Amino acid sequence: MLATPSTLLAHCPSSMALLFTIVAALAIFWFTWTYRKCKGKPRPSPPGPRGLPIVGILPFLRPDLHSYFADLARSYGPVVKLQLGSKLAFLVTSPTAAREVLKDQDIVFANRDVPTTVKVFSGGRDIVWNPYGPEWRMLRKVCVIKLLGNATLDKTYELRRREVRQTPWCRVQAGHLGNIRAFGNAQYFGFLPGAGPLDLQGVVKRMKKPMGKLYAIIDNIIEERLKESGSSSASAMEFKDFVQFLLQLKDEEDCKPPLTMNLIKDLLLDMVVGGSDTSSNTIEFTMAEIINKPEVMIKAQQELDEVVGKNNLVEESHIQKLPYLLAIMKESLRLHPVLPLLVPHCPSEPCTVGGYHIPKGSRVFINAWAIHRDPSIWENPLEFNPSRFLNSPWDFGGSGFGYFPFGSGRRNCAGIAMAERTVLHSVATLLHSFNWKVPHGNKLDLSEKFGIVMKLKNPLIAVPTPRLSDTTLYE
Ligand code: HEM
Repeated sequence: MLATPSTLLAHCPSSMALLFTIVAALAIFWFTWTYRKCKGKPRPSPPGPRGLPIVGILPFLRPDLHSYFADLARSYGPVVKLQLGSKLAFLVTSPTAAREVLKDQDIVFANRDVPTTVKVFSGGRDIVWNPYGPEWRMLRKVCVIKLLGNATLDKTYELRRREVRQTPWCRVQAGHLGNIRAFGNAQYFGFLPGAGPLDLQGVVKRMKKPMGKLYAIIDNIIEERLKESGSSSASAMEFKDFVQFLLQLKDEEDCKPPLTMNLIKDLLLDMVVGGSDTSSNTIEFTMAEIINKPEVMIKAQQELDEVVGKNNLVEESHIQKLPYLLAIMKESLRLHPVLPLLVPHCPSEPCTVGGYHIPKGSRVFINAWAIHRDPSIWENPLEFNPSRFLNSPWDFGGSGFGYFPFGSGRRNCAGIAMAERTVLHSVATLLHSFNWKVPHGNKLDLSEKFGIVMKLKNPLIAVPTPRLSDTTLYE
């Protein structure tokens, strides 16, 4: 009988051990070799448009940056490299690549590339621009849990209620802030090597006056609140507003690192800048889309009449019972996410997205606007159809990466709860109290104007007609 290898091995344990040792050694060698080969091999750079020397693609940027970036993604793919003067930037335009940035490598990308204007005015230590670390964590906790948590929002309801009742027309808060919008202007010259501090576009110069005014308002309110607290103990004081709340928190809590007066001012500025145009522009887009689709207005008003009644005014407590209205807000933010490219993220170390190399310190734009209009995710993506959000899994948490108007991950919007209350309560009040239409001879224009906060290109002009039976409610 011929001896086969198996019979040989079965009768010779030392040969079997030898064979196993050789196989194991070969396997370890193979794994180490392929691992080193992969690790050592530099990842390629993403494709992207060729620019000119020194300026890169700066001369070719269009004012509608979000749709220009969407066009680039259609030509080059979901991860695109852009040379913006001396700055290297990357566009991310697919749910998979967005997930890699905002979830899989959340901590690496939880940093910001601070623009010159911000460095000049606030030093970049506010919550929006603070680098990921203990100070940002402390501010985020104060902001999300204490300042904008449901308990504080309930206490400040009367302030919001007063504002909503006094403003039964569109463009609710826009305009009050004047030139603050210059913050959102692209500082193209700032991208040229060494040109940042020179302010060649005069943005810093134009911003000086309105920013000075805003800081003066904040200083005055703080001074007022401090005087009031001098007359009574902090904890015994009646709850007034965010300012008083922060001052109390500063005295009472043992925050680490400490919540200084300068950080309080920066936080208050964030609430004004981050919370006003975003919400008011969303209200304006929503009303424009509703007025453009009378069947949506009728359906929303039927829901409001059932829940609120026609002899009553809308309260914030009603909004949990208005699923169609919530679907309207979601659909409005799908088509018009007011921060279409989020706030750019910045990796703190070299990393890989979509198989491409992304260097440390680059600026990463995530095009939520383009993803929200992707026909492979959304049926008839350009149609305003709130019903698509009824009984759907998409929410404002952004975990699906096909829909994330408030961003996603640890650097997502800190004011979602407040935005939801403000936008829904305002839109509900406008729709419940009035019928709306565009003035005779006018055409509704839904075009967008890009800015860090996107807005309607032409302000919405609409005529309200009272619809409640009890006329005393309008007094
Ligand atoms: C409809 C209204 C709003 C929208 C669509 C919106 C959207 C966003 C988005 C997209 C981001 C950036 C997320 C990222 O970079 O990944 C953001 C950040 C932020 N938002 Fe909002 N926002 C709104 C209202 C508000 C309000 C009312 C407040 C506060 C009162 C607020 C405070 C902030 C802050 C502090 C950040 C920076 C968070 C951080 O970097 O840790 N936002 N928001």
